[in-house]
Amino acid sequence: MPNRNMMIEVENLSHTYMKGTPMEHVALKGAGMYAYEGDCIAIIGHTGSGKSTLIQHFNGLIRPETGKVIIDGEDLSKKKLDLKALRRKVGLVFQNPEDQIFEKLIGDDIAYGPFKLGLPVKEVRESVKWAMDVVGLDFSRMKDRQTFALSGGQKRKVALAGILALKPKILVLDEPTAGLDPRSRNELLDKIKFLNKEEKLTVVFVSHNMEEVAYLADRVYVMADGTDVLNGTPKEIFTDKEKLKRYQIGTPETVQVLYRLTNLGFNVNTAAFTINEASNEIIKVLAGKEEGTRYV
Ligand SMILES: Nc1ncnc2c1ncn2[C@@H]1O[C@H](COP(=O)(O)OP(=O)(O)OP(=O)(O)O)[C@@H](O)[C@H]1O
Repeated sequence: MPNRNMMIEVENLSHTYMKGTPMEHVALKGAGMYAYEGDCIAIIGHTGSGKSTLIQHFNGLIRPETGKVIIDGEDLSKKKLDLKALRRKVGLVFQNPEDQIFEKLIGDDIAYGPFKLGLPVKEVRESVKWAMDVVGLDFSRMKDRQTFALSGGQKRKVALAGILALKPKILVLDEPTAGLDPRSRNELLDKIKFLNKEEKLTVVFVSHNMEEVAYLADRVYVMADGTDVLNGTPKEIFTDKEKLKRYQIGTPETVQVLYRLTNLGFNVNTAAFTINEASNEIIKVLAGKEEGTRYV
């Protein structure tokens, strides 16, 4: 167990939407997960498996029905929960940035959260500047631009900056790169990595993209039918052939290439799933240096 604070602790969590109506739907059934300070956790799983429902508990958007959610030592089941303080600590970035942008101008939109907290104007301005800088939006050039005229990728940056301006300790992202072009996607992944590794934010993100899971995550939770069915490092998850099949988990393309090479009789290490490690394995094959495939 790491010698760091436990930031997120979920135990046996269940949630039913529209309980007691004909539309009743059980979205979570005894789910669990944990994250230590500074962790970067990916949550993966098929559509409808309960990922978004789970993460919406972390900032109190959904309150625990049964089971436990403890954030930085605070039990979210307690009656007198300070939601304002919780939402300052846990920044949740929605899948759709449109759900998060309300103001006419970019700068005002990003300033909204810190302003509502009653921070002095100078501090608000500094937070907005810092947040815009982190996401790669030039403060003086962009702060007075209209939010409605932004591209999808820019809107995503503004939504993320609005959350970052509150200086959260925990950053929760629901499919952060969905719909982005490859360049914007890579830029955003690097920002998330920076926030996690340099700014020491605890990060939890939901993703369907196994490349970004392999690139960012220290640990992965696999959800199915409203519960966590598997967790481990990306290496443990992406190299367990039997479990990949059982839970129909996708793999990064690097892993698929390495498995194909193994099937063709090449002695490559299928656990080498990052781009750099996988490239080295392929280079080894091309150079004819791999062992165990010399037939003559
Ligand atoms: N507000 C709601 N009212 C009723 N049912 C809902 C609501 N939100 C989600 N659900 C249902 O709960 C289940 C879990 O939804 P959730 O959004 O948590 O899944 P998910 O794993 O995040 O899916 P995706 O990968 O498609 O985003 C789904 O069957 C969904 O239809």
